[in-house]
Formats: sequence, C-alpha cells, structure tokens
Amino acid sequence: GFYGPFGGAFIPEMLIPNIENLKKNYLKVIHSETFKKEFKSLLQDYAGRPTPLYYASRLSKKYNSHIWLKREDLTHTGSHKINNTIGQILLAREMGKKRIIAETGAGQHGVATATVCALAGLECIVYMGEIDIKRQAPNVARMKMLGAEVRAATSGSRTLKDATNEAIRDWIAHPTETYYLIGSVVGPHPYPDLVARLQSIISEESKQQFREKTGNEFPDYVVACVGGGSNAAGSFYHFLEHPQVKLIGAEAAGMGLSSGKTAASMALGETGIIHGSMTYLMQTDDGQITEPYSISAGLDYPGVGPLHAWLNKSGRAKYLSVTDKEALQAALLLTREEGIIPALESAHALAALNQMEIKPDDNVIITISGRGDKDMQTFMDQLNLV
Ligand SMILES: Cc1ncc(COP(=O)(O)O)c(/C=N/[C@H](C(=O)O)[C@@H](O)C(C)C)c1O
Repeated sequence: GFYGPFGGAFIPEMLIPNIENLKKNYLKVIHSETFKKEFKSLLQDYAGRPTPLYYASRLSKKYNSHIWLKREDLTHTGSHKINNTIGQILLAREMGKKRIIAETGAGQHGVATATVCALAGLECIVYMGEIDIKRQAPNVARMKMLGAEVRAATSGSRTLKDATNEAIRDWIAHPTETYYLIGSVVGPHPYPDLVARLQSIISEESKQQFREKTGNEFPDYVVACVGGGSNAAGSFYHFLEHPQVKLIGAEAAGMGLSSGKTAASMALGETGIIHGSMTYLMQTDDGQITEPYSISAGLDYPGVGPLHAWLNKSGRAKYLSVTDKEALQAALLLTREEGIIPALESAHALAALNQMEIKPDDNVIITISGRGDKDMQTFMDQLNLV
C-alpha cells in the first residue's frame, strides 16, 4: 500500500497479525453488495447524505468568482467524520469485533465513533489528549452521553499524537476482540486507503451536484483543510484523474511557519515514519516528532496522510499554510456573509482563498468539514465579539 515512496506499514511486530487480518478483509467487505447497500442507506437515512453543494452568493461576490460550499457540517454529529465511522463500524462488525477503540483530537472523530458504537451496540473507548479534553469539552460530554469511555492520554504533549500512541498500545494489548477505528487517512496500510475510499462519497456527490447545477464538467479548484487529510482525500478523490481540476490543501501554520508553534507538516516536514506510515512529518534534528500547534485541535497533528505527501511531491495538489489569525478571520467572514459558523479546521480552507489567484469566472468548491459549535469558546475569546 504505497503512494509513490510514501505509505506502507512500518509497525511493531506485535501489531502485524491485526494489520494483516484487516488488509485481508477490508476490500472484500467494502466491495460486497451487502456492505454497499447498508453503507449507502445509513449514509442517507442516518447521516443525512447527500450533503448540499451550496452556492455562496455573497461570498462569491466578495471574491469575484463562484464559491460552492460542500456542507459536511450538515451531517449527523456535525462533521465528515461520520462517513468514515459508519463504514468502519460495518467492517468491524463483519470481522466479528466487539470492542472499538479510537483516538481523537478535536473530538469530532471521537463523537462520530461513539455515535456508531451506540448505533451498533458495541463497547467504545476513545483516547484523547488531556489538553484536548479541556479545549473540546462539549465533544467530551457528547462522547460520554453516547456511552463511550474517554481515556485521557497523559504521555508526551497530551494531545492527538499521544492519544494515537496510547490507542495503538491498547490495540497491541487486546488484539483479537478489538477493532481500532482510525480517524483519518493516516496510519499503516490499509488504513489510509480504507479511509480515503469511505470519504470519497464527498466528491462522488460534489462532482455530480456541480455538473447538475452548472452544466460544466468540472470545477477549476477543489479546496479542503488538511489535518490527517481525510476530508481533503474525500474531496479530491473523484477529481484526482482530471488534471484540469486544481487541488488545494490548507494546513495549519498556527502562529506562523517560523514561529515554532505550527502544524504545517507539508511546509516544514521531512520524510519520516509516524504512526506506522512513511510520510512527511515535522521532526527535530535527531528524528523526534516535533510538537505541533494549531488553534484548531483537528489540524494539530505533526504528520499528514501519505496520500497528501505523494500528491504534494508529484505536484498533483498544492498545499497552502494558513495561520490561526487568518482562519479566525475567515470563520467570521463566512458567518457574517452566509450565516454559516464553520469549524475552525474548515476555516483554514476558506482562508486559503486569500492566497489563490482565482479568476472571475472560476468555480471553486470548498469543503466545510465541520460546524463551529465546538469552537464557540475560542471564537468568543479570540474575536472579542461585542
Ligand atoms: C471538523 C474537522 N475538520 C477537519 C479535521 C481534520 O481531519 P482530516 O479531515 O482527517 O484532515 C478534523 C479532525 N478532527 C479529528 C478528530 O476530531 O479527532 C482530528 O483531531 C484527528 C482525527 C486528526 C475535524 O474535526
């Protein structure tokens, strides 16, 4: 499972049986008629798909071009994460797993995992950095109400990276009855491929919706924020083979690329292994993972999915870095122009518009990966709204 030189499964010996078992089963299951039928009907009747492709007319006037918003914020639980967790819970059940573990940063993936575990009646344990537990408290409350056990990761920087490490440790300790429900296109093969395929529903819909609404074959740009890279992978997926569609990923520059407080793994990272995958990651001189920082927990990750490392290296996609401040301003602009409060993560994709040379008749699809409810405290603190 390689994307050029990136990807693979660089995992500890003890994890190989779990990964081999998953690799052997995943394609057979997700291509089976029963899975496709159940996946489609849950996406529709439980998650609320298809999500709208909304023409943001006031924002379009502001940017003097045509801005279309793919509304993953309108799915059940409020982000694209539900697309992935519905698919993986069906796979876990097919594999006879009873105990689900996951990692989360922004808490959206944790909530989406706890949600599908309640739906399937399976035990759910979510690992979350102590810092993230504090800054995403509303999502922690939702996970608990949904019946999940939230375990604080107290090692390292006590954020997503450490939650992922602790989830992997748990999986090694309980291999047979446990399914590790990963939250993004990261980790050892087959996870990046599995999650990209599950998220590809985003561009399966947007491609058709765009054609129906404009009569044009393709948009000029598709823009999405990149934490691990799953909403971007899903947004790009069905456009990858069409080079006339320019693909733009927006990552978190935090306080700035040279500030030392950033999560811009594409801009600042080098090739290395993180969570079992060969990809770009921010590392110190002796190869230790650099602590990332972003105002948004969902992008606060020192690595990136190997697909994006490859798209960056091959030039098929371009990655821009957006600071905390730019993201906050973009969130306010969307809210004031269109009455949509986006997640801070998604606001990074919106802010990327300011770094792009879009022409008056360009069509730009921007994925709004989540809604901003979870970020209201940050918005109140940072935007001194009177
Ligand atoms: C609303 C929203 N938008 C974008 C992201 C970035 O994740 P990707 O789409 O996988 O790059 C996230 C990531 N959230 C994860 C989480 O909730 O646990 C994240 O923190 C990690 C799984 C990477 C998100 O919540």
